[in-house]
Amino acid sequence: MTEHSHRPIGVAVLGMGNVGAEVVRILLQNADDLQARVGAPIEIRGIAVADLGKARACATSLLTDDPAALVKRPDVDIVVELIGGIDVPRTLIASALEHGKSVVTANKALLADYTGELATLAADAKVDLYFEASVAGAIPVIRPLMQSLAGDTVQRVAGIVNGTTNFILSAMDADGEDYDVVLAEAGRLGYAEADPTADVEGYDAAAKAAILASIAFHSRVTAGDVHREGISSITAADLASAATLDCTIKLLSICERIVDSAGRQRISARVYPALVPLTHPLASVNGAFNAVVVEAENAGRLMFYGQGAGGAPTASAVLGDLVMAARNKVHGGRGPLESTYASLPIAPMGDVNTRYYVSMKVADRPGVLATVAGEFSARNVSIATVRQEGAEENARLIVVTHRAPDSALSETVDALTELDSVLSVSSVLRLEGTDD
Ligand SMILES: NC(=O)C1=CN([C@@H]2O[C@H](COP(=O)(O)OP(=O)(O)OC[C@H]3O[C@@H](n4cnc5c(N)ncnc54)[C@H](O)[C@@H]3O)[C@@H](O)[C@H]2O)C=CC1
Ligand SMILES: N[C@@H](CC=O)C(=O)O
Ligand code: NA
Repeated sequence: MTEHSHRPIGVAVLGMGNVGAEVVRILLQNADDLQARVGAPIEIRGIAVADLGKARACATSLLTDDPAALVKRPDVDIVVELIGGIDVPRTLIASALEHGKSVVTANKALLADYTGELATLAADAKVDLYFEASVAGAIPVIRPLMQSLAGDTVQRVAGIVNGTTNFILSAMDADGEDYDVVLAEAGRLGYAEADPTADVEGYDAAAKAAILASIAFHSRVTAGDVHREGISSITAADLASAATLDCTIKLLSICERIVDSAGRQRISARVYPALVPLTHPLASVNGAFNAVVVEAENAGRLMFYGQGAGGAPTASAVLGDLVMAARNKVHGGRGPLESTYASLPIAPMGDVNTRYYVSMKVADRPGVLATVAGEFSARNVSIATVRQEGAEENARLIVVTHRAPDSALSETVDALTELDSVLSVSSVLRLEGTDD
């Protein structure tokens, strides 16, 4: 070693699927540039895989089916976890941290519930735990929130953070594609989770909301704190109705600091499909692209946009973290610790002010509109627009409200379903991205 050279930094990669294979490819292809950026060569010590017999684009001598042994090896400095799931990676990451390895992971499902436990282990061992790839794939959003905005007060982080559902909704909207066909395509392209229920039922977006809210509001928010609704009930008819209102439908993750009349601060973290006006920047985020809008007291509004899913984009974020962790091994220093000092409580969904779009089949007779409107006004919900479509057995009423507590809105919908003059409530969606 010359005076300025440093010993190689040993890396263990766990999992060689969509993301892991791309991480290994970039590590091998860009070795010289990465060495120059880190100040030491990055050497892959081993790659843990589930199937040793499968052909891979790397030396077979690197492969192992014993990740537990790999993460403890003395020549491993950094462990990159890309297996997914919870129990297996939780044990492996804990072991890696306890053995003094820094960890990089893309595993939002794990982090949403166990950041506290893992961050404590990392702090005790004085190593890094980085997870930029866990939210919005390639888009830098964790580091801007944790570092660039560390001196500001974040009020809101909201956007589209699941590529699979955005890919599905965009295709259904643009081409009238069938839901199941597009979901299968999202799996083939490497966007969907191993179990795509996590995507379509909003679990993945909720995990990401928990991570974002924890960081933005210096509190510990877990997946169970996030109100969650998925997109599996969204139909082509919903998208067509949205279009008549000059809107589209997006699965949004919204994390907000809300202040009640007593000045008490709470966190709202929620995921649901919502109508978004076509004029809103999120409406034109299509395919597997994601976008996150951050509102901070002094910075104002910031928007982050890019590829939110897929092997190579996600690997880009993993490599960014890997270089940071490797630089810290070479030059000293550590990434930011978990910050939960504010410990803000979670506000129930019913307390959050939202706007509703309600589409219902009604009896075509005098007085129906007044009866329907009465249910809204009985709960102090102000109606913004009402439209009647069709006649006789095809008569439909479409009501869009102003903002009101979500509990009042959902109680109104329950009451509407009980009315004789309302034959069925065919669709209820929230409306976001408007000021009123
Ligand atoms: N695919 C994407 O666009 C993104 C994925 N992520 C996250 O990255 C992680 C990996 O995702 P993908 O690569 O898409 O998943 P994947 O399912 O394609 O890859 C996981 C790999 O781990 C292997 N594996 C399973 N058990 C193992 C074990 N015990 N030891 C070693 N290998 C094992 C599987 O055989 C598979 O090849 C997940 O946590 C996912 O949520 C995060 C952002 C984007
Ligand atoms: N399944 C996820 C992958 C990235 O986090 C998604 O579709 O966004
Ligand atoms: Na990211």
